[in-house]
Amino acid sequence: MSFRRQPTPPARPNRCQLFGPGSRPAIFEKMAGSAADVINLDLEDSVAPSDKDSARANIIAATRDVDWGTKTLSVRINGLDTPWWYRDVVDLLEQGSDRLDQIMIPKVGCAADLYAVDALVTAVERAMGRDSPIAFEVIIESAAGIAHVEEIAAASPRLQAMSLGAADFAASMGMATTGIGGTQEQYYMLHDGARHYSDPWHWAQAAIVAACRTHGVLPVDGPFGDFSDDEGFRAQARRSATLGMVGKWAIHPRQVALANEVFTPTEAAVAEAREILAAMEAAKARGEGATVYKGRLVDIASIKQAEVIVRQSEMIAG
Ligand SMILES: CC(C)(COP(=O)(O)OP(=O)(O)OC[C@H]1O[C@@H](n2cnc3c(N)ncnc32)[C@H](O)[C@@H]1OP(=O)(O)O)[C@@H](O)C(=O)NCCC(=O)NCCSC(=O)C[C@H](O)C(=O)O
Ligand SMILES: [Mg+2]
Repeated sequence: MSFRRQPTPPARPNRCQLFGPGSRPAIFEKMAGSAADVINLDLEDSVAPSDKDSARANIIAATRDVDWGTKTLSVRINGLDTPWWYRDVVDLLEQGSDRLDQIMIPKVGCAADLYAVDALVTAVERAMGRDSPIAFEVIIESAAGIAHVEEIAAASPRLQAMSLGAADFAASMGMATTGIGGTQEQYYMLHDGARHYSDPWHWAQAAIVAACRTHGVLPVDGPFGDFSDDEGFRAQARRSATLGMVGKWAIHPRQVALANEVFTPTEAAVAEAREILAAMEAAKARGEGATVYKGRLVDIASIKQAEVIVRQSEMIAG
């Protein structure tokens, strides 16, 4: 085991990130009134090129005029391969209010992408005398992004969260699908004539979780495109939560409650975790490092597992 302790990620609720296009200011108040922990106002792919300037102006005004409560307020800027991203950063930081918490950088491909944005953000923050540093979140949504995921997770002290962007990821990888997350009809094993569906997103999610956990970053699952399919969303979110992700995007308001439901530990799970902690306290008092709880082994590693659930529940409760 490394002598280095695993860093703790930022202690903020991140069960649901609700997206909305910056070109649709009529929904900003509805987003602010939602139960999402994080708001992502978008300047990137949900905004047409002809609307980029007006969307930026809408978002700048909304950082001042909308009451975002205690939510994390994040803006997705345009990709570094576009002519818009530097103006997004400069205008947001020069003209927006200090209520802006975070910038989301899409399609990152290497650590130097974060270095470039960090340099620009740092210069504008210094020029403006901004007190609280802007945080970053990134989207892994390309072959290069997943190939360099670990160096990206380590790239900037500003980095707080990392998401998988299933749509662009699938396109970049040349995957034969137009689905955004969820079960893919053609991805199955055949056994005795029966189809057993597998999860094509699993390996990328696991790589993201490992990189994030190594560097103290929150791993987040991205969009689930079919917003009429609640059970499909739940199934995808449950797999992500089981793998270690802390939350999921909502691309429609009906997905917010679903994400909050899955990523909030249930009362039963918290009660069981507390019972395991109590069982291990009693074992320790007897000088034992392992004991039996409900017919199964629990040991010192079980304490850490139980603490994940209890900490998550306490953090959400505030
Ligand atoms: C998907 C939508 C375009 C649907 O909008 P709409 O047709 O208005 O939906 P409804 O009529 O069902 O709306 C019902 C009510 O909810 C309000 N509404 C709609 N959207 C939002 C929202 N995002 N936040 C809050 N409220 C919202 C409507 O105004 C209706 O209200 P009322 O009339 O009072 O009942 C739309 O939801 C939308 O634009 N979603 C976000 C799209 C987006 O941001 N996409 C970018 C993220 S996904 C991505 O980029 C892919 C990723 O990068 C990858 O590569 O994987
Ligand atoms: Mg994308």
